[in-house]
Amino acid sequence: MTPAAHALAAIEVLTEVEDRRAPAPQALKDWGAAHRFAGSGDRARIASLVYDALRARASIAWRMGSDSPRALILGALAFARGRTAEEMTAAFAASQHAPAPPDEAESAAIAAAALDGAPPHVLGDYPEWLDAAFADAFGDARAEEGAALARRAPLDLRVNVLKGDRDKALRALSHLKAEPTPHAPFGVRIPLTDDGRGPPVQSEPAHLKGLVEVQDEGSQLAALIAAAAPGEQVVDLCAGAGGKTLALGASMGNRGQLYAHDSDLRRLAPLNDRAARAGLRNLQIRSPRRDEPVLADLEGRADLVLVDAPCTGTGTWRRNPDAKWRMRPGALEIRMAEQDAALDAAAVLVKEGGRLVYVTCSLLPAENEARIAAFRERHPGFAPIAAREAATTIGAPELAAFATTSGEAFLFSPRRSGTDGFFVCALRRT
Ligand SMILES: C[S@@+](CC[C@H](N)C(=O)[O-])C[C@H]1O[C@@H](n2cnc3c(N)ncnc32)[C@H](O)[C@@H]1O
Repeated sequence: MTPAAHALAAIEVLTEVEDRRAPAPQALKDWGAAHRFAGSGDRARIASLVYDALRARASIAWRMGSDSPRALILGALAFARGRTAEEMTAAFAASQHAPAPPDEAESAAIAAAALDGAPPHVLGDYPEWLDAAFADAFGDARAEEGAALARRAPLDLRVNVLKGDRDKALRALSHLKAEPTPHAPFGVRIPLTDDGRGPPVQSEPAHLKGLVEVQDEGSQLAALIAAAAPGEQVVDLCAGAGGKTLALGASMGNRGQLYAHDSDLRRLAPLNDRAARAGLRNLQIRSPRRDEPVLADLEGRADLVLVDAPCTGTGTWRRNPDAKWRMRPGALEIRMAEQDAALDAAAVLVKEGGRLVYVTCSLLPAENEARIAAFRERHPGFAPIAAREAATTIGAPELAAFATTSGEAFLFSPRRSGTDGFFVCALRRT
C-alpha cells in the first residue's frame, strides 16, 4: 500500500471511531479483517496515523476548522508529520487509492497552522470538562502538560537484574540503537521510526530470555520508589499482569516472599509465564476465590504493600489517546471508590513500621492527593514518607525533583520527567 492509501484507510478507520463510537483498537482490527491484502506493516502505519490524529484531536480540529475524520487525518499528516499541502497533493495524485487532495481552504489551514486564541484544553489536547482538574494539578502549565501528553510515547524496557545488567542489555539491543533512559537505573529506550512505530522487541532474544521487559520508565520509577528489599514480605495487591510485580521481584533478588493478588482473576493470567521467563522464584500468586479471604493470613505481616490502583489512566494518554476522548465524569467517580476500597484492603496487611505505597497512572488530584487525604482520615496510623527521604533511601536523591508541592509524594509526567504520568505516595504505618 502507498502512503496515500494508508491515509485513505486511516480516514475510514477514524470514521468508525468518530461516527460509530467504536474503540480505536477494535476499528483497526475490523478494518484489517475486511482488507486482508494489507500486511502487518500497512496496518501498523494506518494505526500510527489514526493515533497521531487522536492524540492531537482538539488542536488539529482548531487549526483545520473542522473535526471531520478527513480533516483530522490531513491535520495529523501536516502537524505531526510535517507534510505540506503540496506534498500531500503530489502523493495523493500518484496513488490509485487516495483521499481527494487538500482543497483551497484545507491548504490554507495547513499553511497557517494557526492556534491563535485557542483555550488551554485545545492547546493541551484534553477534554474541556477536565480543564478545572488540570488547572488544579498544573495551573498555568496545564496546556504544556497536555501537549506533552499528546506526543508519542517512547518504547522503554526495564532490564531484569536477575538476568544481567544494563550494559549487557544495551549490547544485546545495540542493533536497535538502544540507549539508557534518563532517570531509571535499569531503563533502556528504543527509538521509534519516523511514523512512530517501534520494533517488535518481544521477539528479541533478550526479551525471550527474560533479560528485558517492556515497561515505561515512569512505571519503573514507581516500582523503584516502593523499595522492595531482599528478605521482605511484599504484597502487590493490584498486580494485574504483573508489570510492577516483576520489578519488585527483581529488587528483592529472589529473597523474601512476594505475593501477587488482583481482584480480577483474568488479569493475573499472564503472570506465571512472565515470572518464569524473568527467573523469579519467590513469587506466590494469590488468585481471588469467591468469598474467600485469600490474603487473610498476611494481615499485619507485610513489610510493604503496593497498591497500583485502578485509575482513569490519564497519565498514559500518550499510549492510549482514544481513551482521553472517551473518558466520562462517571468513570472518575467509580475509580475513586475503587481506589478507596483497595487502600482499605491494603491497610490491614501492613505490619507496624511497614510501608504502603499508593500508585496511580493518573494526573488528576481527585485520584491522587485527595485519595491519600481521605485515606489518612480513615487510617490515622499511616503517615507519608517525604519524597526526599524516599528518594534517598533508594540511592536516587535526584528523584526528589519530581516531588509534589507538599513534598509528600512524587508526580511524574511527560512534561516533568519525559515518562508516562504516575503519582506515587509512600506511607509508613506508625
Ligand atoms: C493499574 S492496574 C494494575 C497494573 C499492574 N500492577 C501492572 O503494573 O501491570 C489495577 C488493577 O487493580 C485491580 N483491582 C481493582 N480493585 C482491586 C482491589 N480492591 N483489590 C485488588 N485488585 C484490585 C484491577 O483488576 C486491575 O488489574
